[in-house]
Amino acid sequence: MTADDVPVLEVENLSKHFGPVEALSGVDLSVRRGEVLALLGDNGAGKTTLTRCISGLYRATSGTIRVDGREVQIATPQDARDCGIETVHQGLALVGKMDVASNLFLHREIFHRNPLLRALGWLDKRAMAAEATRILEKLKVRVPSAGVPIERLSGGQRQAVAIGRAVGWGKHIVILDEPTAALGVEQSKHVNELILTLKSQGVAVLLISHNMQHVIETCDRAVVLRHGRKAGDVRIPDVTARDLVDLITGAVRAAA
Ligand SMILES: Nc1ncnc2c1ncn2[C@@H]1O[C@H](COP(=O)(O)OP(=O)(O)OP(=O)(O)O)[C@@H](O)[C@H]1O
Repeated sequence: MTADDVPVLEVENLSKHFGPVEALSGVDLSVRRGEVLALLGDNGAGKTTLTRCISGLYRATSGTIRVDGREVQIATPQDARDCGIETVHQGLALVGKMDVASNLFLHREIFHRNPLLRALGWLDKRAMAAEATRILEKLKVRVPSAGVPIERLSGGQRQAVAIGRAVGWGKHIVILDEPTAALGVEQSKHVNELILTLKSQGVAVLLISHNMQHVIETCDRAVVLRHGRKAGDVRIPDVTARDLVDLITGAVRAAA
C-alpha cells in the first residue's frame, strides 16, 4: 500500500447522542490526499454533528478517528488543528475592519525582528503582507491587495480568504461548511475553482453542500447521511444529481 492509498482522514463507526437523540449512528467515511468528498444529507441528517466531532467542537459518544492511518483523540478544536484539520464554518470568523493580511495571520502574527519593538508587541506588517500575498497567489485567489479591509471584499473573496487562512499553514485536511451557500453564480464559480486548486495541491477536502450541481462539478465522491446513518458512499462519475437527491431523500425510483 502506498502513502497515497492510506486515507488522510478516516472516521469509523462514529456515533453521537444528545440525550435520547441519536444524531449519528455508526458512521464511516474516509478521505484521501487530493480528494474532494461531499458530505450530503437533508436538514437534520447529521452533517454538522459529524463535522463538529471531527473538528473538536463535539466529543463523539463512540467511534474512532484516524489521521494518516493513526488513531487520534480529538477533544478540542486545537486537537483537531494539531492533527492538521481546519474547518471553515459558515460564519467565516473574519474581522471586517482588519485587512486581508491581518485576518490571514490572526493568532499567528509575525512580530517585528527588532527585539525592542518585538517586546512592545509591534508586528512585522511588511512580512505579513508579503507572506499573505504568497499564500493567496499559491491558491490563485484574486483580491485587490493584502492591505484591503475584509469589509470591502465580495462574499466570494471573503470565503477565499477564510479558506486561505485554513490551508495556508500546511494543513492537509479542510472541512468546508457550505462555502457557496450565500454566493451568486460568479462568486460560487471562483470558490469552486479554489476547491479544485486545493485538490491539485494534495489537500483532502470534506465539503458540506446542498448544491448538487456544485457537488457534481467539484467532488470525487459523496457520502450521504440520512437520519444520522450512512445511506450511501458513491463515486461522483457513477451518479447523476438526481441519483444524489434520491439518496438524500430515500426515494426509490421505479426502474426505467
Ligand atoms: N446540540 C444538540 N442538542 C440536541 N440535538 C441536537 C444538537 N445538535 C444537533 N441535534 C440533532 O441532531 C440531529 C442532526 O443535526 P445536524 O445539525 O447535525 O444536521 P445537519 O445535517 O447538519 O442539518 P442542516 O442541514 O439543517 O444543518 C438533528 O435531529 C438535530 O436536531
